[in-house]
Amino acid sequence: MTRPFRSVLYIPASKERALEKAREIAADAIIFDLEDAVAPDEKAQARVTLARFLSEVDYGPRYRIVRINGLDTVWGREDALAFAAHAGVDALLVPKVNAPADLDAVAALAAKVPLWAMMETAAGMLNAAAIAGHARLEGMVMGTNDLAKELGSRFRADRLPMQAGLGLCLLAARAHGRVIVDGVYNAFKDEDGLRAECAQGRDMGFDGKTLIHPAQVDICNAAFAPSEAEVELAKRQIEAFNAAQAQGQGVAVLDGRIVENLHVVTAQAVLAKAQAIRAQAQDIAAQ
Ligand SMILES: CC(C)(COP(=O)(O)OP(=O)(O)OC[C@H]1O[C@@H](n2cnc3c(N)ncnc32)[C@H](O)[C@@H]1OP(=O)(O)O)[C@@H](O)C(=O)NCCC(=O)NCCSC(=O)C[C@H](O)C(=O)O
Ligand SMILES: [Mg+2]
Repeated sequence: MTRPFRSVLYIPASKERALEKAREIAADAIIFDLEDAVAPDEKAQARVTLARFLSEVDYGPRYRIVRINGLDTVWGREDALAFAAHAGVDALLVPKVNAPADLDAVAALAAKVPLWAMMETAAGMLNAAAIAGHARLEGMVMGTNDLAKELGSRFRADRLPMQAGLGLCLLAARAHGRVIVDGVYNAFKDEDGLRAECAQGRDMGFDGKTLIHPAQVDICNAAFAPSEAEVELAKRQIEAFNAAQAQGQGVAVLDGRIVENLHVVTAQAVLAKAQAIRAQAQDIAAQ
């Protein structure tokens, strides 16, 4: 997908003020959460509230994802049926996906809407390639809190215990051309910590990061957008390569480094992402 997924903000479907506020927040996508952010005795009402907001509120260019409860809970089936064909929904997010069969079960209830998978269990990590290859899958979301819980790992600034799972899911998503976004940073008032974790996720290759608070959005958007220097370099690489080709050469040299056609593909992707981000910003400004 060429649309940006730099910032993907969770909003508990039970919080009306947050559902209203989302229209003012420059997140690229929203996960309207019926699962872990909603208390059991609020789940049924949250489903009704969310269906109303998604019918009545224009969330502009923000991609609208509904995280349903698992089909092994008393709420999951009704969640899937309520949002499967809702005009205000772009995708359904399935929690705790262990294997492609978990997506089959939701796909059987929701005929057309694209599916996303929460990658947050040990089994899910080991089956990441098969999950990413599911025909209905569009995107993957790392659930690093649940994953840490399952692994019994400690939270570390360098996320060393997470690296195997993050890497497996990234490989799987890229092998199948899926969107993939990183997990949340829980300390939502710690800007420096968030900046560092965004930089790590960006360096690894994630498209963006999931967030829990509006104050995290700007830092995340900046981290996952190509910088001005990256855009400038991409343009110069394309120019240098085109000039070399015009002279019958397959390789250019720019700033002491080689530029081959594979670098041109990356440079074109950088420019396409920058353009998609500009279009998203214009659409939000025009709202
Ligand atoms: C973390 C929070 C509980 C903090 O809430 P609060 O104390 O109300 O924050 P503020 O007072 O600073 O809020 C300021 C204003 O911003 C609005 N707000 C807050 N959070 C959101 C949000 N997520 N989206 C939209 N708007 C939001 C407040 O309404 C205030 O508005 P105003 O009245 O106009 O000033 C809270 O942020 C929160 O509940 N966050 C979401 C938590 C969540 O969704 N958790 C579940 C997802 S994480 C997860 O499960 C990941 C995965 O599965 C895994 O395993 O890792
Ligand atoms: Mg989770």
